[in-house]
Amino acid sequence: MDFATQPVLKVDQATIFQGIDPILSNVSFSVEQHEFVFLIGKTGSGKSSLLKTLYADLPLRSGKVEIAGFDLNKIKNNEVPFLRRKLGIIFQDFQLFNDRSIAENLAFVMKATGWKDKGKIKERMAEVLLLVGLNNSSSKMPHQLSGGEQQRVVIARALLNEPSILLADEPTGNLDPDVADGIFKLFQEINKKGTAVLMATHNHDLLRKYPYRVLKCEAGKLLDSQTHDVSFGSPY
Ligand SMILES: Nc1ncnc2c1ncn2[C@@H]1O[C@H](COP(=O)(O)OP(=O)(O)OP(=O)(O)O)[C@@H](O)[C@H]1O
Repeated sequence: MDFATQPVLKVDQATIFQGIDPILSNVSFSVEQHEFVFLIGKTGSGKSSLLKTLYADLPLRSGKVEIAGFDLNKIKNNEVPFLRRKLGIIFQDFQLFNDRSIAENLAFVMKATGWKDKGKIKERMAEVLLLVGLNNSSSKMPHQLSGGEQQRVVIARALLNEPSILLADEPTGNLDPDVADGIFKLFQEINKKGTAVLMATHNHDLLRKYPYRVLKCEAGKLLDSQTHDVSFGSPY
């Protein structure tokens, strides 16, 4: 089998639930390696629920999902941390430890995900901070950074374990437009280096500006711009 041509994410006839309520049904789509995909839909339409199912925060009860080499139908609780190492997960609230420096924030994740060698930890940390343009900030505390810089740290943190796909839930939601644009460009750079990106967003200017594929949650279904005429006129 040629793994280089396997999609990084494959969803087949899945139903996305919140508790006992089905939120999206008949969800089927694939994301190829290197692909950039927007996930849109009105507030409450199911974007976060879909992403949460993909990183095994919500159980998959019906249908099939394979992501980053894991089969979510078969995954055991103790395997979920290994799945999440292969995914870069990014939210709009930055979720950094405010009482630890940037280096300590990153080291915390690295130690929790099995990194032991101090030299390698330092080296990888420097690499990801350079990638996000924050190579001089490792000793700073989160409150000494702007919102956009804090989001860059979160992206650096998500890249530590070289994920095959980034799952981003409104990553630019709390940032002013210029800063949001910079963060978006960073996602594009990461994507050009070979990481797939699935990004939930309400920012329809981005959709107009960048003609990536669009998945839209609408009326309990997921529409795909590859097979449907997906409109994104109204942001909400
Ligand atoms: N923890 C929860 N428990 C029960 N129902 C929930 C929970 N979280 C979300 N829901 C419900 O699931 C549905 C989908 O919500 P979800 O958060 O996935 O939408 P969304 O498209 O991400 O919205 P937004 O754009 O506002 O973030 C909504 O009806 C919401 O009320």
